[in-house]
Amino acid sequence: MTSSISQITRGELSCWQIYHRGQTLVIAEQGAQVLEYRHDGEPPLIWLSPEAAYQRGQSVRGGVPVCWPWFGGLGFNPDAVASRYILADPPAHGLVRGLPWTLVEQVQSSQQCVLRFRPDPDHLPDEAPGVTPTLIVCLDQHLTLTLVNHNHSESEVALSQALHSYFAVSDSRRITLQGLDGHPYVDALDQWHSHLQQGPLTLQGETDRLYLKLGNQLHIDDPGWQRRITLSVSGSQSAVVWNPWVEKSQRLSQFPDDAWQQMICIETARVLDDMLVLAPGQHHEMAVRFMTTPL
Ligand SMILES: O=P(O)(O)OC[C@H]1O[C@@H](O)[C@H](O)[C@@H](O)[C@@H]1O
Repeated sequence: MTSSISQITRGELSCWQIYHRGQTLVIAEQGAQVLEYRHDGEPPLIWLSPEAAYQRGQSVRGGVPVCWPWFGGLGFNPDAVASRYILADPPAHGLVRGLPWTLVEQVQSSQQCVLRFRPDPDHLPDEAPGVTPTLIVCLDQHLTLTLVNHNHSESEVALSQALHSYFAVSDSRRITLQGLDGHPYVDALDQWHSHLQQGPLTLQGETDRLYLKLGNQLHIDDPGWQRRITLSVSGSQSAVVWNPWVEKSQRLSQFPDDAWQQMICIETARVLDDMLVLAPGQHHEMAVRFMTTPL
């Protein structure tokens, strides 16, 4: 069997399970959230919490939640993004990760399997900007995720977004992140001050940084599993690097206390000065391709 696609359920969530050329991918219709991704015979590439709760209206811990039309806490976004929303209690990471999305197109061949999802317009809150997001999930020899935005309104729209990818690693204390050297970052754990990355990043404690002015490749070098994960990116120059470490892990939902050792988030993004500003009629694509090679 080279390729198959089937509908499955996980708890309350309806999902697609795709097997294609030695790769298994599971995507929930809710949030168009990739939940699992692995190559046969390898450890998973994407981390999914062993305590994942598959509940309607709640993002699943792990996988690749889509953060849109703002990333993180609304108040930490540039005014151009935050000022359009008047919400008493704006949810972290935007409006769509717990919403139903619709599978609008499915194309399958021996070479690739492509699924396109859009948030169900009936569920989008009134506050959502006049921009339609589409997530294109393409599985060929690797997995590529593309977040497309089309501004169909008559005014300029500013937004921030992220493909909040949780990667599986053998031990987060032993990995090295390459591709950040010489790039500026804002440290959410140091009062949002700016710094410059010097050398590769190895994690020493809780990490929550927004890197800017990046090139188009980042790598996670994992000596324990003897593998390099490469993220090849287009349409984005920012990425968020996050690991909750010991104490924050104890406060997170759907997250075992020691799970910080098995994951690292590198979130392909458009954040802070790299926010997306779309003129009326404008279309934009942000894409990330995940590849593994032996280290
Ligand atoms: O618990 P949530 O809302 O999924 O967020 C998880 C983390 O997501 C990261 O992207 C943020 O940088 C962190 O600050 C945050 O804690």
